Amino acid sequence: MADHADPASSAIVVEDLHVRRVGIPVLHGLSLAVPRGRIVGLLGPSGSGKTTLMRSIVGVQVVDSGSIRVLGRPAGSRELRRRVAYVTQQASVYDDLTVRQNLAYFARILGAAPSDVDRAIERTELGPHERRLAGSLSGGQRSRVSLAAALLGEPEVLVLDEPTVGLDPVLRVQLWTLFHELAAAGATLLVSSHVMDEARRCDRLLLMRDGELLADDTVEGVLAFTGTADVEAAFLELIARGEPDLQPHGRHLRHESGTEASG
Ligand SMILES: Nc1ncnc2c1ncn2[C@@H]1O[C@H](COP(=O)(O)OP(=O)(O)OP(=O)(O)O)[C@@H](O)[C@H]1O
Repeated sequence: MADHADPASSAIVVEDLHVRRVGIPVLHGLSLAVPRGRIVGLLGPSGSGKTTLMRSIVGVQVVDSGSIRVLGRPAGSRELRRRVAYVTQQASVYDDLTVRQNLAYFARILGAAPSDVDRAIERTELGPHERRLAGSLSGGQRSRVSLAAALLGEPEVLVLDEPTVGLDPVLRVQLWTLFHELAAAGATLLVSSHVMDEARRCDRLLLMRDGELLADDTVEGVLAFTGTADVEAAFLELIARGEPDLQPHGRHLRHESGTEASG
């Protein structure tokens, strides 16, 4: 196993994960590691299994077999509840409460300091909207409220499912800046996207297709391995090479190089 799969340096370690949904295999023996204090992009087309993997990591998905450890504990463990935050694609907010009331409510449940609410509003640029009912917000604004709620209590691991969908380019850049600030402060972020050009903003990439990993590497490593200039081309090249689909009965071929993200 690669060095970065060492639990001491990895926030998330997944080994040979198999998951079925309504009886149909969705994840086929995934193994990967997410280094601590880094931003790892989980990229792949719609239906490739990104959400299923994230659900497994936060412990809300029934899995068939395999092991998932988060911060050294089995995924879904009680003691991880406050240390791991998950933001789903559907914003989880109360429409009949204002932005601030939503956050104050979640802060109380979490036992987070009231000052966390102010900081979360500031970090997600929700100040101008804090007195509006969540039900009156746009989709992008609502998902930022969900993200703000996830920041309460300063979780060590953030699992974010397509957090930039529906955001204008300015807000998108601001969010990525925030993600980098969080990582610089020691948080680990697993961020899914089906927009390949967001890959450049990540420290490492997990490229997924049809429930398999095509690559687990740095952006530079993926481009060097495939001899391509951008991640979309790299993705197509990996598919054209037939990895990992041409490995009969074997585990997937993960391409790994570069150790700078080993933590
Ligand atoms: N609630 C569900 N019940 C049954 N099958 C599901 C369910 N949710 C997802 N699936 C199936 O599991 C597979 C993986 O879906 P998943 O949502 O994990 O992919 P994804 O990469 O996150 O896609 P997207 O980018 O569209 O969110 C798909 O074939 C999908 O049809």
